[in-house]
Amino acid sequence: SSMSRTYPTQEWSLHSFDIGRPLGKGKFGRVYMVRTKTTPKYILALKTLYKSELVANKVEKQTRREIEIQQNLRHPHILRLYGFFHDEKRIFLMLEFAGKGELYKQLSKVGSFSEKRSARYIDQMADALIYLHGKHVIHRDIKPENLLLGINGELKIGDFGWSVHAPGLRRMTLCGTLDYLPPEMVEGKEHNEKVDYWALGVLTYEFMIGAPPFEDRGSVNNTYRRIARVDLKFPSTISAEAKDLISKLLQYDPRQRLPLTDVLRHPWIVKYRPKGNNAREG
Ligand SMILES: CC(C)NC(=O)[C@H]1CCC[C@H]1Nc1nc(Nc2ccc(C(=O)N(C)C3CCN(C)CC3)cc2)ncc1C(F)(F)F
Repeated sequence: SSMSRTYPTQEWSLHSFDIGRPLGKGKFGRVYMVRTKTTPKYILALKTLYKSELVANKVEKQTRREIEIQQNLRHPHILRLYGFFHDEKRIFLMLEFAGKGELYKQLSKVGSFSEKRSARYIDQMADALIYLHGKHVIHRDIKPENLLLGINGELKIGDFGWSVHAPGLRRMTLCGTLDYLPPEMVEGKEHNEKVDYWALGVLTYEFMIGAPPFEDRGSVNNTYRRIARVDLKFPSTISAEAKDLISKLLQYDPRQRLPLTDVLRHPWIVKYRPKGNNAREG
């Protein structure tokens, strides 16, 4: 509805910032580290989106929704969107700066994460997803490329380009990797927040093994088939507890997938949770 249109935060413009180093390329434009000219000075990430690119890719509506959703979220493991503004050619998103950068680059650098590091990230992801689902937002695009790391190495969900208010029926043809799609989306069925449970299982697997479970680099169709069949194999190096959690998330039937609150209580997660993070233990 027009009332829900997102309005730019009045007071900001490019002149409000000292532009720092480029942080890399986003989907529709570059991202810069910037500092506000106000005192106190804030360090932010300024993500530029070229309007022409958004139109060419038919993602204006999706982008508006992404801004609307991310602006209303406040959670330690969700990247904050402080505001936005635009000029004739570009939209500028004023985003939280993630001090340790892109998680997928660390993953590809080291190949795979230890079980301890993986469990701590999944603990944080489950916490963020419980918060998101509590607001009836489905993320729908959980994967390493969409995750950033804060200055203390904490995980931050950095992109909401595919998120919707539940339940969703995807109209857009999917682009990018299929590896994280659950069977119900592969089969074009209606889906709900349980698609994020499935993706959390795929993410856990990829953190520890270094590749997603149903990947077939040679054939998209075979990846579809392996997803629809839940053709899941584990290398012997994976602990029984990790296999147990992943198997309980990668269930064909969305209703069978382990609820996120049970993920937080799973032995594999509790075992690696930093001491003092267990309120229940007092
Ligand atoms: C989730 C989304 C899909 N991803 C993105 O948007 C990407 C697209 C480009 C950058 C990133 N976006 C962001 N990145 C940061 N922090 C950051 C990034 C990179 C480095 C880094 O390692 N270098 C500069 C290195 C330093 C060393 N040299 C050698 C290579 C680059 C250090 C800190 N904070 C907020 C954002 C955000 F999201 F707000 F824009």
